Amino acid sequence: MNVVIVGLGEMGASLACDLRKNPQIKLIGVDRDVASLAYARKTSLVDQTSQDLAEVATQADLIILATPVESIEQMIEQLGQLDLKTTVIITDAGSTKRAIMAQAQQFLLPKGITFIGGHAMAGSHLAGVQAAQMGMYRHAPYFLMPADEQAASRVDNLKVILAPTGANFITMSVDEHDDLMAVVSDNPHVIAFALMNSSVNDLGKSQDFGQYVAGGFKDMTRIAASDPQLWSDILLSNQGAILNNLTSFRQALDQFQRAIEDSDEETLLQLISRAQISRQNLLIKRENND
Ligand SMILES: NC(=O)c1ccc[n+]([C@@H]2O[C@H](COP(=O)([O-])OP(=O)(O)OC[C@H]3O[C@@H](n4cnc5c(N)ncnc54)[C@H](O)[C@@H]3O)[C@@H](O)[C@H]2O)c1
Ligand SMILES: O=C(O)C(=O)C[C@]1(C(=O)O)C=C[C@H](O)C=C1
Repeated sequence: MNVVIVGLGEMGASLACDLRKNPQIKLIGVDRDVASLAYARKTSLVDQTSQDLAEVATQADLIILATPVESIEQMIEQLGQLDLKTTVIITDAGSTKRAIMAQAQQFLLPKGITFIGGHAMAGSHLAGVQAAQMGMYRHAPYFLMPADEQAASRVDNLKVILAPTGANFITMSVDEHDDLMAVVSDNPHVIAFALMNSSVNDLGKSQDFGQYVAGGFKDMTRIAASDPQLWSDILLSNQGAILNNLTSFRQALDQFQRAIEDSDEETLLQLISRAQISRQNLLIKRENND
């Protein structure tokens, strides 16, 4: 079986590490970055590399698009114009799904090509092939969103191929997924970026005040070190849901501002207790979640 992974960055290369466990898979890595391809060859992460998706896509049984969201959208259009195997499954790693599924609807479904949107709640603020880790997907919620009935009938085939990841596969509607991501992933990043910027505005360079921070600031801002292009793509592909949740976040922030301004201890205790209990319950529900 020929599996083409486009984007040998943190997510794509980590997937390659796991799929390597299946000797029946020939892994073909595609990336625009020559150094990443050279690294992948040197470490035997993949069997073959190419800078050109069109050159290798026609031999693929499975194509995994693991580049930033906007380039996934562009590649779906490109793939719709190629003479792919009729049995090919195309999936992706994009963090948001509405725009990607719309592209699949427009460019792949009319040609009878199977598209199953994918998104794993794994990864980190790091980027690039050297951030790859075997086992990164283990126990992670991994959303699979078939684009139509035909794709739905092949979700189990995809699960079998992706089984070496040890991920916890879940199906969910695209709208539900993106609305959820706005709250649990996208806005936490927006807030971390904003917190980092406001801290620098107030304190000056982070190189200078970094020596005084401890766990609180580190925990809150780790994800502010994430890749700008990757996150700009994600945020602009989920605008409506992100803006809705930002409004509700601003209201929650205002409650704190008012209680602090008014020296209102009772309200502060209520607000913090509610958050504390919710955070403790979050720990109970998710294994290995710190
Ligand atoms: N990092 C995370 O925590 C995380 C988690 C889940 C999903 N995702 C999603 O997975 C995808 C990949 O993220 P990542 O963290 O692996 O990013 P990354 O920056 O580590 O890797 C992206 C790779 O894609 C390559 N690339 C970019 N544009 C390309 C193009 N047009 N053609 C060919 N190669 C191209 C880059 O050279 C790089 O090697 C994104 O869609 C992201 O939203 C990321
Ligand atoms: O742990 C991190 O650094 C992450 O940002 C991982 C994270 C997230 O939890 O928001 C980032 C993007 C997603 O698509 C999935 C996971």
